[in-house]
Amino acid sequence: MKIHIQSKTYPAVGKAAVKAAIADFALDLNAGEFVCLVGPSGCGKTTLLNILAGLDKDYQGEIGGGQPPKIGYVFQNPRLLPWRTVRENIELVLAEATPASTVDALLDAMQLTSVQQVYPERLSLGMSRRVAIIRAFAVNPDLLLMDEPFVSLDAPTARQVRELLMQLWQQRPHRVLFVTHDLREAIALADKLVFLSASPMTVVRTLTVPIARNKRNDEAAVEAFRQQLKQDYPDINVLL
Ligand SMILES: Nc1ncnc2c1ncn2[C@@H]1O[C@H](COP(=O)(O)OP(=O)(O)OP(=O)(O)O)[C@@H](O)[C@H]1O
Repeated sequence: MKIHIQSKTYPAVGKAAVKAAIADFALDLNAGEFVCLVGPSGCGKTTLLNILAGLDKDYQGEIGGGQPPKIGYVFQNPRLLPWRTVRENIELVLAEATPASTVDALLDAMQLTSVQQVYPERLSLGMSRRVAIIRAFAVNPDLLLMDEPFVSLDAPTARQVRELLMQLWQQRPHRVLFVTHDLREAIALADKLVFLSASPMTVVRTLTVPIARNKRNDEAAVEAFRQQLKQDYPDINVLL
């Protein structure tokens, strides 16, 4: 899937001037490819994801070339409806004819079967994030967008959610665009890393992660590649 956003500006409002948010973003995303976007705070990642999700249509560029892609979106905030149970929150995005077994399998994969009748207020943040991940996978998307889905989780919970996500993704390898500020996390998850400039956003560099997927839990290999990147590309420290 070819994505090329040539420009995105926010219009002037009151005393605020026109704001250029994206100067140029181009990426070719292969089927089943997991790409991490790494860039400084405020560089325009959420703006980009909102365009890709079809939530913002005021831009110059092209996405996919044909029909708009079907999108799954995991927001930073899980955005669950508080008056619906876990299961109902997932079922909301599905066609009525979808067999119950589809939801059963996803709940099982994310270890949430036992809380499927619970309301969101009773869930921990890690559980809510797992529900949001299920909801995004459930639509069988052409492109799965994830905006820092592990932010503000404690380290063991983040690790657990990350491992469950990767198990699920390996069963259902959708194209993923995953935003993170954490280079170690990006290396551990991605096939490809895309480094972004400060606002207005451009692609600074695209790199392939040269570590086999089944070895990706090897923290020594991930750390060694992180150190190598920082040595080879000193500007990475500025970009994070
Ligand atoms: N509605 C808006 N109007 C004007 N400027 C905006 C608007 N939304 C975002 N911006 C600006 O566009 C730039 C990109 O914002 P965006 O939220 O996409 O960045 P981000 O990389 O997602 O940030 P963060 O990493 O902090 O989540 C920022 O300078 C921001 O202030």
